[in-house]
Amino acid sequence: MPAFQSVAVIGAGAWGTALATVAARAGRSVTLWARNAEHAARIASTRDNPRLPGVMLTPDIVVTSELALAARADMILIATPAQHLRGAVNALASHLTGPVPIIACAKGIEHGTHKFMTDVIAEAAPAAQPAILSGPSFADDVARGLPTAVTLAAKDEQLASALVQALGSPTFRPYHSTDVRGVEIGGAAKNVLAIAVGIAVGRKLGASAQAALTTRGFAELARFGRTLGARGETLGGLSGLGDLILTCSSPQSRNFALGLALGRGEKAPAGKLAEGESTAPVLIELAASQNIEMPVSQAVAAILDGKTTIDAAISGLLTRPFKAEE
Ligand SMILES: NC(=O)C1=CN([C@@H]2O[C@H](COP(=O)(O)OP(=O)(O)OC[C@H]3O[C@@H](n4cnc5c(N)ncnc54)[C@H](O)[C@@H]3O)[C@@H](O)[C@H]2O)C=CC1
Ligand SMILES: O=C(CO)COP(=O)(O)O
Repeated sequence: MPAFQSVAVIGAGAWGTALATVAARAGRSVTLWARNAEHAARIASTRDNPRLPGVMLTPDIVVTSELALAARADMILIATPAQHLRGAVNALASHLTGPVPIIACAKGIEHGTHKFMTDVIAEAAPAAQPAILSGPSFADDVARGLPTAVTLAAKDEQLASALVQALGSPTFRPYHSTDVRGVEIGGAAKNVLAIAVGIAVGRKLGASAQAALTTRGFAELARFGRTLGARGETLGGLSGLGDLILTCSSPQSRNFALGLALGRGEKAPAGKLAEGESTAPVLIELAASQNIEMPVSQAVAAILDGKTTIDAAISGLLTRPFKAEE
């Protein structure tokens, strides 16, 4: 029996629901926690979550709104939006009885504090062991059992490896890492860049521009990551380049879809979480504080904030001085 037999997933949105199916498929006892009691009761009885329609939860997955029940698990995955991660871990902390691994599955940076997800966990639950899971993985694909690979990082390599053993299956392949910062940077930054690429596609700038913007986006993601201590292989791995490629090329991505709508001059899709919208201002504040040039992310933040028009932003990027490629 692996070290982590029971798994709790906090947050019953699309990603939390998909991760619950992953853990069940890997043979774990799974509890999916929804903060809304009615929502929990409805999913528990229908086995279907409207946030991930068409995916039936197997009968062995316990769906609850009782936090104390979820807190008893051997490992806990937090799948709330990034800006709600602190609130969720704060609520959980008083129920924890030991140094349980808490794995952040959200992609973002906290507003105001500029903290990455594992730092928020370390502050909100000091006794816990923070980890991060990120990589190219649409909830729908994962829940349907389509093949997916992600990175799971914790400071302690043995812990990261044991968590991977507990969650992995033939269709969900986590790779372990100790580069926690690198993994969380990739997941947060790629959402902002996906909005940029969506805008370019929506504006019909062509496939060449899409490839160029994705690549220059990666250049600034990597510049940011290197300055903050991330390893090159992480930035070029699943949580960096891998997730960037996925989200910058598919309308299935909510961030890409947001950009696409903006580029076409349409309204943003209603009721869809696009984390890049929240991450953009924090990312550029952090970059500015470290003197890191991130022109694409800056353009996205300025467009979202109404400080510039899409056409002015595109023109601004295209008329930057020519320079060496780095
Ligand atoms: N949907 C996807 O394909 C993937 C999503 N993610 C990340 O997972 C995070 C969540 O995204 P989704 O599940 O897609 O969003 P979603 O909008 O489907 O669901 C978010 C869920 O979080 C719940 N929630 C909000 N605040 C909460 C709190 N304080 N405590 C407990 N639950 C709370 C909401 O009620 C909702 O059920 C985001 O950071 C996203 O970037 C990561 C990989 C894939
Ligand atoms: O993070 C994701 C895929 O790896 C999901 O992307 P969106 O949040 O843009 O839908």
